Amino acid sequence: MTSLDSSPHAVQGVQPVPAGQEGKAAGGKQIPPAAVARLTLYLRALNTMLAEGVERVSSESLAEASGVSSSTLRKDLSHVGSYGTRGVGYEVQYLSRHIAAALGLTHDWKVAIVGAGNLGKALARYGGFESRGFDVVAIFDADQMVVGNEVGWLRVSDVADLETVLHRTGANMVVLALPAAVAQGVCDRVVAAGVHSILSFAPVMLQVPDGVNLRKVDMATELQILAYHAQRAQTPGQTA
Ligand SMILES: NC(=O)c1ccc[n+]([C@@H]2O[C@H](COP(=O)([O-])OP(=O)(O)OC[C@H]3O[C@@H](n4cnc5c(N)ncnc54)[C@H](O)[C@@H]3O)[C@@H](O)[C@H]2O)c1
Repeated sequence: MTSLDSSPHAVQGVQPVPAGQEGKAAGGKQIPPAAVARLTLYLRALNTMLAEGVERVSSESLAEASGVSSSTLRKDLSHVGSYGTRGVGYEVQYLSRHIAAALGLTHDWKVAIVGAGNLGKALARYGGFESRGFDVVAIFDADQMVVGNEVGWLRVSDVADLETVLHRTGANMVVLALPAAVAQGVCDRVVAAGVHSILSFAPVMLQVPDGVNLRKVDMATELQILAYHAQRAQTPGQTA
């Protein structure tokens, strides 16, 4: 095992993530998207272990808790410069911090939600984001019957003031929980206001310029994929 880390954690073979290299593999390469998704699973498992007072974990136990194979886990962790030591395993707190840094989760993420309907309100009221580094700082709507209403500890802002409130709150991520027909227009305003990380629930393909990270959540598509696998599993001679 080689490690450039001169900290006491070097025995775990975990190299620090240099500033500005978050989201990149060791050596500055991008981490493959599938590995990024799995890193979030490891982080969740590690944080559960931390809460339970577990200090060290073997790669086998962490893999099992995350629902992946040990070889996949070791390969994924090598992307963030982390190589477990046989017989020693990983220091849970340090590995958790290291993965969080690689994923950019040590940043101060401030999330604004546009659309204070069923979904937007549910997201704003959900208490689980803050503990994972996402602070919901604003929620907007266009309906004057909704503007000014309280949602959790926030008050709904008028979307007419979108740019002003985004700047004032320092929001650096926006969630679109809007009807499809208005999503592109709002998305354009968000981008023009300088927010380059957008998560959209709207059932429409949005166009964004280069340099803007857009993720789309589509539960209907996920359900369709699930239905496909369920149907294959029920068909004799097919494997899901
Ligand atoms: N991807 C998914 O898995 C998933 C799941 C549920 C809902 N959705 C989608 O999320 C969106 C919201 O769903 P919902 O159930 O909360 O709908 P909703 O009708 O309850 O809420 C939409 C809100 O957006 C507001 N709005 C409309 N135009 C606006 C604008 N220009 N600026 C700001 N606010 C505006 C409305 O006043 C309303 O309060 C819909 O597009 C829906 O199809 C996606």
